[in-house]
Amino acid sequence: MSSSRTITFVTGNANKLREFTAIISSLFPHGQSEANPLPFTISSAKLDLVEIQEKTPEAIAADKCKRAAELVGGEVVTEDTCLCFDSLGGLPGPYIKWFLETLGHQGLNNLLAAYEDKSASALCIFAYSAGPGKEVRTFTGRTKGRIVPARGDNKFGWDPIFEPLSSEGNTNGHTYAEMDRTVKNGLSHRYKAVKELADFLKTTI
Ligand SMILES: O=c1nc[nH]c2c1ncn2[C@H]1C[C@H](O)[C@@H](COP(=O)(O)OP(=O)(O)OP(=O)(O)O)O1
Ligand SMILES: [Mg+2]
Repeated sequence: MSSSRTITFVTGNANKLREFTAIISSLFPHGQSEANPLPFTISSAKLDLVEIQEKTPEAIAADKCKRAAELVGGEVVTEDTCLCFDSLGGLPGPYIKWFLETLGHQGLNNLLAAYEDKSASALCIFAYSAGPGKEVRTFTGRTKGRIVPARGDNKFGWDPIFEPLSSEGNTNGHTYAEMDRTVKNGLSHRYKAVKELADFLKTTI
Protein backbone atom coordinates (compact mmCIF):
# COMPACT_ATOMS: atom_id res chain seq x y z
CA MET A 1 0.00 0.00 0.00
CA SER A 2 1.44 3.39 -0.89
CA SER A 3 1.73 6.26 1.52
CA SER A 4 -1.20 7.94 -0.23
CA ARG A 5 -3.46 5.93 2.02
CA THR A 6 -4.81 8.34 4.59
CA ILE A 7 -6.55 7.49 7.82
CA THR A 8 -8.31 10.42 9.42
CA PHE A 9 -8.59 10.56 13.21
CA VAL A 10 -11.70 12.58 13.88
CA THR A 11 -11.46 14.13 17.32
CA GLY A 12 -12.01 17.50 18.93
CA ASN A 13 -9.31 16.72 21.51
CA ALA A 14 -5.73 17.76 20.70
CA ASN A 15 -4.28 15.74 23.61
CA LYS A 16 -5.83 12.53 22.31
CA LEU A 17 -4.37 13.22 18.88
CA ARG A 18 -0.90 13.84 20.31
CA GLU A 19 -0.93 10.59 22.30
CA PHE A 20 -2.43 8.58 19.43
CA THR A 21 0.25 9.80 17.01
CA ALA A 22 3.07 8.97 19.44
CA ILE A 23 1.68 5.54 20.29
CA ILE A 24 0.84 4.39 16.78
CA SER A 25 4.23 5.53 15.46
CA SER A 26 5.91 3.41 18.15
CA LEU A 27 3.89 0.38 17.01
CA PHE A 28 4.98 0.59 13.35
CA PRO A 29 8.76 0.82 13.81
CA HIS A 30 9.56 -0.76 10.44
CA GLY A 31 7.17 1.14 8.21
CA GLN A 32 7.99 3.15 5.12
CA SER A 33 11.16 4.86 6.32
CA GLU A 34 12.62 6.30 9.46
CA ALA A 35 11.19 9.68 8.53
CA ASN A 36 7.74 8.22 7.94
CA PRO A 37 7.41 5.05 9.99
CA LEU A 38 3.75 4.56 9.18
CA PRO A 39 2.54 2.72 6.09
CA PHE A 40 -0.25 5.29 5.85
CA THR A 41 -0.66 8.97 6.59
CA ILE A 42 -2.53 10.01 9.69
CA SER A 43 -4.52 13.14 9.22
CA SER A 44 -6.82 14.66 11.74
CA ALA A 45 -10.12 16.43 11.55
CA LYS A 46 -11.02 18.58 14.49
CA LEU A 47 -14.73 17.94 14.60
CA ASP A 48 -16.66 17.62 17.80
CA LEU A 49 -19.05 14.86 16.81
CA VAL A 50 -22.35 14.36 18.57
CA GLU A 51 -22.25 11.39 20.93
CA ILE A 52 -25.43 9.46 21.47
CA GLN A 53 -26.61 8.52 24.93
CA GLU A 54 -26.26 4.78 25.33
CA LYS A 55 -25.26 2.47 28.11
CA THR A 56 -22.45 0.60 26.41
CA PRO A 57 -19.44 2.63 25.34
CA GLU A 58 -19.02 0.37 22.30
CA ALA A 59 -22.44 1.45 20.99
CA ILE A 60 -21.56 5.13 21.48
CA ALA A 61 -18.18 4.64 19.80
CA ALA A 62 -19.57 2.74 16.82
CA ASP A 63 -22.27 5.31 16.18
CA LYS A 64 -19.77 8.19 16.33
CA CYS A 65 -17.41 6.43 13.93
CA LYS A 66 -20.17 5.72 11.44
CA ARG A 67 -21.04 9.42 11.27
CA ALA A 68 -17.36 10.39 11.07
CA ALA A 69 -16.92 8.15 8.01
CA GLU A 70 -19.88 9.82 6.33
CA LEU A 71 -18.55 13.31 7.09
CA VAL A 72 -14.99 12.59 5.97
CA GLY A 73 -15.98 10.32 3.08
CA GLY A 74 -13.13 7.94 3.73
CA GLU A 75 -11.15 5.83 6.15
CA VAL A 76 -11.54 7.09 9.72
CA VAL A 77 -10.87 6.34 13.34
CA THR A 78 -12.63 7.87 16.31
CA GLU A 79 -12.06 7.36 20.00
CA ASP A 80 -14.15 7.38 23.14
CA THR A 81 -12.73 7.47 26.62
CA CYS A 82 -14.56 6.46 29.78
CA LEU A 83 -13.56 6.74 33.42
CA CYS A 84 -15.38 4.07 35.40
CA PHE A 85 -15.63 4.16 39.21
CA ASP A 86 -16.10 0.65 40.59
CA SER A 87 -18.05 1.85 43.63
CA LEU A 88 -20.52 3.59 41.30
CA GLY A 89 -21.15 0.58 39.08
CA GLY A 90 -18.94 1.97 36.33
CA LEU A 91 -20.26 5.55 36.27
CA PRO A 92 -19.45 8.25 35.18
CA GLY A 93 -18.20 5.98 32.35
CA PRO A 94 -18.83 7.59 28.95
CA TYR A 95 -20.22 10.71 30.66
CA ILE A 96 -16.91 11.58 32.35
CA LYS A 97 -16.38 14.60 30.11
CA TRP A 98 -19.45 16.35 31.50
CA PHE A 99 -18.83 15.21 35.08
CA LEU A 100 -15.27 16.57 34.88
CA GLU A 101 -16.39 19.85 33.35
CA THR A 102 -19.05 20.33 36.01
CA LEU A 103 -17.45 18.92 39.14
CA GLY A 104 -13.71 19.24 38.59
CA HIS A 105 -11.08 16.98 40.14
CA GLN A 106 -12.17 17.60 43.73
CA GLY A 107 -15.82 17.01 42.91
CA LEU A 108 -14.96 13.70 41.24
CA ASN A 109 -13.09 12.67 44.40
CA ASN A 110 -16.08 13.76 46.48
CA LEU A 111 -18.36 11.40 44.54
CA LEU A 112 -16.41 8.58 46.16
CA ALA A 113 -16.31 10.05 49.67
CA ALA A 114 -19.01 7.68 50.89
CA TYR A 115 -17.11 4.62 49.69
CA GLU A 116 -13.94 3.00 50.90
CA ASP A 117 -13.27 1.52 47.48
CA LYS A 118 -11.69 4.18 45.25
CA SER A 119 -10.83 1.77 42.47
CA ALA A 120 -11.55 2.83 38.92
CA SER A 121 -10.60 1.97 35.41
CA ALA A 122 -9.75 4.05 32.39
CA LEU A 123 -11.33 2.67 29.26
CA CYS A 124 -10.51 3.59 25.71
CA ILE A 125 -12.42 2.49 22.65
CA PHE A 126 -11.10 3.16 19.20
CA ALA A 127 -13.52 2.65 16.36
CA TYR A 128 -12.48 2.19 12.73
CA SER A 129 -14.41 2.35 9.50
CA ALA A 130 -13.05 1.97 5.98
CA GLY A 131 -15.56 4.51 4.73
CA PRO A 132 -19.21 5.57 4.54
CA GLY A 133 -21.56 2.65 5.01
CA LYS A 134 -18.71 0.26 5.85
CA GLU A 135 -18.61 -1.93 8.92
CA VAL A 136 -17.34 -0.37 12.16
CA ARG A 137 -14.81 -2.28 14.26
CA THR A 138 -14.00 -1.38 17.85
CA PHE A 139 -10.77 -1.90 19.79
CA THR A 140 -10.75 -1.63 23.56
CA GLY A 141 -8.07 -0.93 26.15
CA ARG A 142 -8.50 -0.82 29.91
CA THR A 143 -6.06 0.29 32.60
CA LYS A 144 -6.90 -0.22 36.25
CA GLY A 145 -6.19 2.26 38.97
CA ARG A 146 -7.71 4.39 41.69
CA ILE A 147 -9.05 7.90 42.11
CA VAL A 148 -6.85 10.16 44.24
CA PRO A 149 -6.71 13.89 45.09
CA ALA A 150 -5.12 15.70 42.13
CA ARG A 151 -1.34 15.41 41.74
CA GLY A 152 0.81 16.55 38.81
CA ASP A 153 0.39 18.87 35.84
CA ASN A 154 -3.17 19.76 34.97
CA LYS A 155 -2.75 19.41 31.22
CA PHE A 156 -5.05 16.63 30.16
CA GLY A 157 -8.49 15.93 31.57
CA TRP A 158 -8.58 13.71 34.63
CA ASP A 159 -4.90 12.65 34.41
CA PRO A 160 -4.10 14.24 37.84
CA ILE A 161 -6.66 12.11 39.72
CA PHE A 162 -5.99 8.72 38.09
CA GLU A 163 -3.27 6.61 39.68
CA PRO A 164 -2.78 3.35 37.78
CA LEU A 165 -2.17 0.18 39.81
CA SER A 166 1.48 -0.75 40.19
CA SER A 167 0.64 -4.03 38.44
CA GLU A 168 0.02 -2.02 35.23
CA GLY A 169 3.72 -1.24 34.78
CA ASN A 170 6.44 1.06 35.94
CA THR A 171 4.12 3.52 37.67
CA ASN A 172 6.24 4.54 40.68
CA GLY A 173 2.95 5.30 42.42
CA HIS A 174 2.45 8.24 40.06
CA THR A 175 -0.77 9.57 38.65
CA TYR A 176 -0.98 9.77 34.84
CA ALA A 177 -0.25 13.49 35.20
CA GLU A 178 2.97 12.87 37.16
CA MET A 179 4.36 10.37 34.66
CA ASP A 180 6.65 11.04 31.74
CA ARG A 181 4.59 10.94 28.57
CA THR A 182 6.42 7.86 27.38
CA VAL A 183 5.56 6.01 30.59
CA LYS A 184 1.86 6.89 30.33
CA ASN A 185 1.89 6.02 26.63
CA GLY A 186 3.33 2.58 27.43
CA LEU A 187 0.69 1.47 29.92
CA SER A 188 -2.38 3.62 29.35
CA HIS A 189 -5.88 2.60 28.33
CA ARG A 190 -5.15 4.43 25.06
CA TYR A 191 -1.95 2.46 24.46
CA LYS A 192 -3.77 -0.84 24.88
CA ALA A 193 -6.57 0.15 22.49
CA VAL A 194 -4.17 1.54 19.88
CA LYS A 195 -2.16 -1.70 20.10
CA GLU A 196 -5.28 -3.67 19.16
CA LEU A 197 -6.08 -1.20 16.38
CA ALA A 198 -2.52 -1.35 15.05
CA ASP A 199 -2.58 -5.16 15.01
CA PHE A 200 -5.75 -4.95 12.93
CA LEU A 201 -4.37 -2.26 10.59
CA LYS A 202 -1.30 -4.43 9.96
CA THR A 203 -3.65 -7.01 8.41
CA THR A 204 -5.01 -4.37 6.00
CA ILE A 205 -1.70 -3.17 4.54
O1 LIG B 1 -5.96 9.88 28.73
C1 LIG B 1 -6.71 10.72 29.25
N1 LIG B 1 -6.37 11.32 30.42
C2 LIG B 1 -7.15 12.24 31.01
N2 LIG B 1 -8.33 12.65 30.50
C3 LIG B 1 -8.72 12.08 29.34
C4 LIG B 1 -7.94 11.11 28.69
N3 LIG B 1 -8.58 10.74 27.56
C5 LIG B 1 -9.71 11.45 27.51
N4 LIG B 1 -9.79 12.27 28.58
C6 LIG B 1 -10.91 13.16 28.92
C7 LIG B 1 -11.32 14.07 27.81
C8 LIG B 1 -12.82 14.21 28.02
O2 LIG B 1 -13.06 15.13 29.07
C9 LIG B 1 -13.20 12.83 28.50
C10 LIG B 1 -13.51 11.85 27.40
O3 LIG B 1 -14.56 12.30 26.58
P1 LIG B 1 -14.51 12.00 25.02
O4 LIG B 1 -15.83 12.32 24.44
O5 LIG B 1 -13.96 10.63 24.77
O6 LIG B 1 -13.39 13.02 24.52
P2 LIG B 1 -13.48 14.45 23.80
O7 LIG B 1 -14.89 14.87 23.64
O8 LIG B 1 -12.56 15.37 24.50
O9 LIG B 1 -12.84 14.16 22.37
P3 LIG B 1 -13.56 13.51 21.09
O10 LIG B 1 -13.83 14.63 20.13
O11 LIG B 1 -12.54 12.53 20.53
O12 LIG B 1 -14.82 12.83 21.55
O13 LIG B 1 -12.05 12.33 29.19
MG1 LIG C 1 -16.31 13.60 22.81
